[in-house]
Amino acid sequence: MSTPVRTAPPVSATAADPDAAVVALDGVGKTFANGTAALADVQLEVAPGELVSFVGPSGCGKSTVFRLIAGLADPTRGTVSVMGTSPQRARRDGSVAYVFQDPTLLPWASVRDNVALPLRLRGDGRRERAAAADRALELVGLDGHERDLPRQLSGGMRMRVSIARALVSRPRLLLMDEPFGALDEITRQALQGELLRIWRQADDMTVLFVTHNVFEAVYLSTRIAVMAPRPGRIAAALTVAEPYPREAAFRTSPQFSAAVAEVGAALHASALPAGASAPATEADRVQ
Ligand SMILES: Nc1ncnc2c1ncn2[C@@H]1O[C@H](COP(=O)(O)OP(=O)(O)OP(=O)(O)O)[C@@H](O)[C@H]1O
Repeated sequence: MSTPVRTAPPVSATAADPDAAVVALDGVGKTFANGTAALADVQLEVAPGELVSFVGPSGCGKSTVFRLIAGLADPTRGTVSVMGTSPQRARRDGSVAYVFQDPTLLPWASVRDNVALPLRLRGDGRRERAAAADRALELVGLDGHERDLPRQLSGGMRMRVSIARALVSRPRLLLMDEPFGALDEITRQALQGELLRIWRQADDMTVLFVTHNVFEAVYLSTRIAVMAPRPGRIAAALTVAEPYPREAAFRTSPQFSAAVAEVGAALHASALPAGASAPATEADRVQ
């Protein structure tokens, strides 16, 4: 049986046309004022419609990469472009949306008003906002809860509201920073399935997803960027070849286990000091 994960060429080489990349990082470094080198020489090109996960140990720079792409910080070296323009401009155009681990909902506002907030901030009319919010809520399976307050919802439902709020402006790029990290396993798996359904329905929406969970990365992604620390960099880029739709049965398949093992090995190798070789794998020993 062929392994479902294959090591891709350098991430920068995978997008067919660099000008068409949704996200392009070229030689990006980020050193903070206190001297911490958070990122060094990061190359990344993401094509429209990809779902790319970033995995790596704490402190390897995953959130810093996202902050640069979101235009919330500037690189100290190299260039970051989002849909052919600066991250700040893409953000102002409303082409980029975010979902974080904490849903950060307004506690006094209804579910509908929370979801409609980005449209309100950009000045859309009341009726238009309500209609778009209700469509987004339907997409995440929360129709019927439009008038609820956040405190009346479970953690998983609050996360659905946060996703609906991100989708309401129909972004072309969705940045998700450990969105399901605080949820129980059952809810987490349900939301992973929902995310794939929404992503496949949305026309060419690109998703970048940070997670500590290798199982989650394999289940969701077209590609997985394995990051290494000190300084943060992309140590490996793996393509998950399993076609979509990915049924729940994929999670218990030999292909899934093989993919998880391969990402685990890449994570392990990336944690070794430069020049050191990884210990032999089980597969190496039996050959
Ligand atoms: N504003 C800052 N000033 C100084 N150092 C920072 C700042 N923000 C992040 N860092 C450092 O940069 C490195 C990368 O941090 P970052 O938060 O991007 O890592 P991460 O991979 O997202 O970690 P985690 O998985 O724990 O969220 C870390 O060493 C962190 O301490």
